[in-house]
Amino acid sequence: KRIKTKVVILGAGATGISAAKSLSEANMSDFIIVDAQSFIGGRVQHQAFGNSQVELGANWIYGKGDNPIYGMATQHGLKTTPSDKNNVAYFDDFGMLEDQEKGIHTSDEFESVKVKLVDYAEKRMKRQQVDLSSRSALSLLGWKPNTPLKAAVEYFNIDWEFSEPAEMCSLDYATGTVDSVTGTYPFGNEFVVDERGFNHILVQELKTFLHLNDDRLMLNTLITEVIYNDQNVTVITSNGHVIEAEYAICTFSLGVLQSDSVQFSPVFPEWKRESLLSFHMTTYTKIFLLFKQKFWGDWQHGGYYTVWQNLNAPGYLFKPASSGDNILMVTTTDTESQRIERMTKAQVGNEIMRVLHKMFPSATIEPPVDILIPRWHQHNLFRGSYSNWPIGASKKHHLNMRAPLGNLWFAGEATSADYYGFLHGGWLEGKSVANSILGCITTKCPVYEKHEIVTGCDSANFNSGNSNPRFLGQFSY
Ligand SMILES: Cc1cc2nc3c(=O)[nH]c(=O)nc-3n(C[C@H](O)[C@H](O)[C@H](O)COP(=O)(O)OP(=O)(O)OC[C@H]3O[C@@H](n4cnc5c(N)ncnc54)[C@H](O)[C@@H]3O)c2cc1C
Repeated sequence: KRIKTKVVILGAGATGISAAKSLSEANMSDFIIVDAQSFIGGRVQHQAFGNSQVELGANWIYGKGDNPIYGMATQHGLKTTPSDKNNVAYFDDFGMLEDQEKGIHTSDEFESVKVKLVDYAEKRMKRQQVDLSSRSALSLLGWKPNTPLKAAVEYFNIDWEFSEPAEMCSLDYATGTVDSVTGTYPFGNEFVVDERGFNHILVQELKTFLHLNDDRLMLNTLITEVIYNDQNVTVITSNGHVIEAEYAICTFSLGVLQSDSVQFSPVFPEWKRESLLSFHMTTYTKIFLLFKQKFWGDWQHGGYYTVWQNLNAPGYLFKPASSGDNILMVTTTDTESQRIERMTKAQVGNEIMRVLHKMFPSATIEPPVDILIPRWHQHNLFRGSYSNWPIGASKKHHLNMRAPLGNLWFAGEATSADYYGFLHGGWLEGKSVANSILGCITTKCPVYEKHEIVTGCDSANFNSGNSNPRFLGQFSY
């Protein structure tokens, strides 16, 4: 079927819904949203597990105040529970640490190093020094993860957030920006525990301008090819549709754009490919384990199955008393996640049982009755969980990733310099790109900065403020 429209939105995740909402608000209703999944939300998705629902992707709302996701959650009555990152129990190879104060002390030590990282990054940028890996910076500041406890605390603060180890993360654009003191959004993280799923808020937003059965929402539609030029964009789908649009907004994940899942014609120019390949699509895996018996205590959170969360902690499961579900969630990241994605559930279960026996040496632990392992890295619609800013990628690379190619525009969590990796980053980028296209339609297209050849170091642009976009825009953890 041949379909004509003004704007085609590729993807019905947070970015796509936000873009469509902004177009609608400007009375531009000539658009189509296309997604291969059968539901909207993209990486915001949930699944039944035991008698509960668990979030496979995004789960936390980071920061309150003007954070648009927090606003929508409040407006649509999303059920959340405050997430207290300080409520941690520390374990070593022999079970729970007898001296929990030792864990707290090490954690405090790392908190003060984090504050120093921010100062250090700022000073270095002012002096026009090159970016460093976070590992080099941490070592220069005197932090060495030379005990299992220190390694675990570092994992909790770096890998668990950025989904990559300190060796990979940029100082200037990743860890050096995580300022625990200031931030645009007031402090406070909420963990979503709504039976309708986190994507309920996106569905509700969509419903404000589109019926779920409207022809302009094409779900279950896999895009195989995108042909673009300076006048229009043609989108070809696997079920035989040809969508002809004046403009397209591509919201595919960075992982999808780095892979060959979708054919773009013409092939992206070298400066675009260099930018897309400079950033990292990481993998953050939440493994859910359902047990007949609860053998662990009342702790809330716990380089091998390092961070554990007790979903039976007060407020976490939707109906814990009646459901009888005993659920633990353990997170793995990066290469460990990729290794796990290559294993069977039974193999992962065996490894996890060995770790749990060490954590709870005196408990009788029956193997879990069910295990749920989302495989984000292998998933052809995502190819990972979210993006990270690695050492070696510059701000000019980031501008290039965001820049349009003819009438093909790009938006997503990865194109947000302020909030890459986060749901609100995608939401804000969707709005921003829709406004740019509205400019093209009504008056004049805004010009996006791009660099055909990326040279030098970003710090050379450091003027009175700082050139790090995340310094000023960072929310608090
Ligand atoms: C495990 C995990 C944990 C996370 N935790 C958090 C968190 O706690 N808090 C937070 O703020 N963020 C978190 N995130 C990140 C957050 O989920 C993303 O930043 C956000 O959902 C990205 O939205 P998006 O619209 O940019 O991309 P997506 O949600 O990926 O949307 C793109 C859409 O394009 C579609 N698509 C791709 N290829 C094709 C194709 N060929 N044809 C048709 N459709 C296609 C996909 O189906 C998808 O729906 C997490 C992500 C993951 C995976």
